[in-house]
Amino acid sequence: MAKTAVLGAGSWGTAFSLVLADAGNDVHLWGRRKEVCDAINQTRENPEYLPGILLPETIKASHDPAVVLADAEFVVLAVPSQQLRANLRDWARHIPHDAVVVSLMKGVELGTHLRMSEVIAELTGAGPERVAVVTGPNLAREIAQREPAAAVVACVDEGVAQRLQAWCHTPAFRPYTNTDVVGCELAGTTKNVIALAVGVADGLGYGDNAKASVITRGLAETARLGLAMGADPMTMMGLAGMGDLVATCSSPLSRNRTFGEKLGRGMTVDEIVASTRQVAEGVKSSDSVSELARLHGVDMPIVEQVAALIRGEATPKELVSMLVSRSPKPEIR
Ligand SMILES: NC(=O)c1ccc[n+]([C@@H]2O[C@H](COP(=O)([O-])OP(=O)(O)OC[C@H]3O[C@@H](n4cnc5c(N)ncnc54)[C@H](O)[C@@H]3O)[C@@H](O)[C@H]2O)c1
Ligand SMILES: O=P(O)(O)OC[C@H](O)CO
Repeated sequence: MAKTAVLGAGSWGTAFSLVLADAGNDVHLWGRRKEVCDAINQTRENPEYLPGILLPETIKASHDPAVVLADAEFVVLAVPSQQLRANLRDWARHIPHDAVVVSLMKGVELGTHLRMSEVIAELTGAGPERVAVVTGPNLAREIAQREPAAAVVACVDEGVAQRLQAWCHTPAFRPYTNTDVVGCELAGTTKNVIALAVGVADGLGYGDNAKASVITRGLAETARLGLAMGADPMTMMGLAGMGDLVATCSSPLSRNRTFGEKLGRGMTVDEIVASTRQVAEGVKSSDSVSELARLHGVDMPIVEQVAALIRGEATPKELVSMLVSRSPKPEIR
């Protein structure tokens, strides 16, 4: 049984802990709030983030990062992307020097434009062979209900990716390996922004043609950014790209799609943020990804328009008309 530390007891940290427990790991889950940890240990349930899901006995929760991280072979990070740096400043000294650090997060840091694996490398000093990413079409509640799903475990070192594949493979959760960490992270981050746009279309009452058009052109934007940053275009066609984009943009469970739908119905960003405790990463990533695109000279009109909407510089209807009335272009370029 490999000791695995999971830091972040929100929806995905908790659901992925269940996957890891099912795969035979000894899981130590860090939660920010003691009461959430106590509830998990005493009732086997995370009532706030995954109510109604019975968690295996092999998951032990604690709000002490030193206890959770001691002797961990694998360290999994699952906090909101913009909070990673501040937390890692505290956690890094407790991470064992040979542990593989796995990011579950889908975001690009505001200000630095760093991907989560880059933030991890900077703050822990871990080389690329010790930093990995798990991503794909993995809505937490479905995974926690042990519904079948596939995912990608990405590490530049194929051998490490294979170790991780065995570490999280269960009868319901099928991980594939990939060495394209850049592509996997960019795809996972950008799909949240595209899901906001699809949600806006939903909220405005548009039908499936509009949504399919945003999803497809969103994938084209993601692929252009990926290519400019050295990603493998095939990653965009796989689980981390198309797979996650389709799941997120079509699911009522997606926080990002739902956030966009509320915007489309006329709620403000502040009202929506105040209505939930859960993170919709695309809200902040719309800015960091559009800045990243500008730095790399890549045209990402959907991402830019979503960023303008979030900043309050456009209305949902203006977002749609700005996109449709752009100058005509060839589809492939
Ligand atoms: N939920 C999903 O279905 C899912 C699936 C795949 C990837 N992800 C990604 O996983 C990451 C975590 O998402 P989630 O769904 O678990 O989010 P969540 O909102 O459900 O939970 C976030 C967790 O982080 C904690 N947190 C909030 N602010 C914090 C801070 N300042 N310091 C430390 N902890 C803090 C919260 O208490 C909570 O435990 C995100 O990047 C998300 O995109 C989520
Ligand atoms: O609920 P969302 O929108 O954060 O999406 C969750 C996952 O990233 C889907 O794979």
